[in-house]
Amino acid sequence: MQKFDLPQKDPDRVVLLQITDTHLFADDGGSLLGVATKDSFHAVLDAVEAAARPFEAIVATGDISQDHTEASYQRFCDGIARWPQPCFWLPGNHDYQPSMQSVLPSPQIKSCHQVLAGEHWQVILLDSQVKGVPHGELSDSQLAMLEQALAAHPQRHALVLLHHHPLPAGSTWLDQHQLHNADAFWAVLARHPQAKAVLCGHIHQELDCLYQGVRVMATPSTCIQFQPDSHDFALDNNNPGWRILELLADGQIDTQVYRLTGRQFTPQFDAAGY
Ligand SMILES: Nc1ncnc2c1ncn2[C@@H]1O[C@@H]2COP(=O)(O)O[C@H]2[C@H]1O
Ligand SMILES: [Fe+2]
Repeated sequence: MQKFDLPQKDPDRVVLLQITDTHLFADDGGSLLGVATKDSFHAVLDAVEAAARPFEAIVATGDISQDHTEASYQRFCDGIARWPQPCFWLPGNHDYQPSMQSVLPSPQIKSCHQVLAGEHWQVILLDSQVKGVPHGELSDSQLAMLEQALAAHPQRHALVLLHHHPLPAGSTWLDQHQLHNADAFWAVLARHPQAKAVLCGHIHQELDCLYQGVRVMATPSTCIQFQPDSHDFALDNNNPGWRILELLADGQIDTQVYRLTGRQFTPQFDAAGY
């Protein structure tokens, strides 16, 4: 298991910036249902910078690329290089891992599985990708890695990151693409009460709920948004966004979702999918 030690600046908290579902292209003008994903990604980065909230690391929870190219991953690296903080990333269903790895080693991006974050937390990063399909699944080796990481640090609160949502989010069309072996995932977490929270991408909307005593959060994409509680594919008119998480010493998490303001990125609302 690849590990990383993230030093804590503030004794009371470790702060993370989550960026998810950037869906970048090699092409400068590449767009997803009418949204130029490079422009919306950069608008989010500019807004994060303008908000000037300090953070210790960036976490990127998959669907970095939409076109599988090395250049799209390079675009992501170039975007976040305005900050010196490390970035931990994991793959989503749209990612192509050989291209993702082409930018490594990188001074900033780490594809490690376990981050010991300050004194009180560990962050565990899982790969739930099943090649060629939108739904997720955790292999036996990913489940074993999760078990091992939790067992190794029972005194640390744990935040688990994966791309796919491990419980239904409320939209029929999207929930067919959730983590399929969620029961196996929840069974591991149930054995380790220090597992406090799960953070994912994939659903292109905000979610914050409790499941089996574990907080489950999802975060807006930096490009298009999906409408909550929809039977069929439908886009939402919310703006692109991001999330800040403060991991507190007592195991609580203070978190906020932020979105761009104004009306810069309007998708094709009549689209039936992509
Ligand atoms: N109309 C649709 N019905 C079902 N799935 C879809 C539809 N359109 C897109 N998808 C897939 O559902 C996925 C959900 O978010 P992704 O960004 O992973 O990419 C999406 C596509 O792979
Ligand atoms: Fe996505």
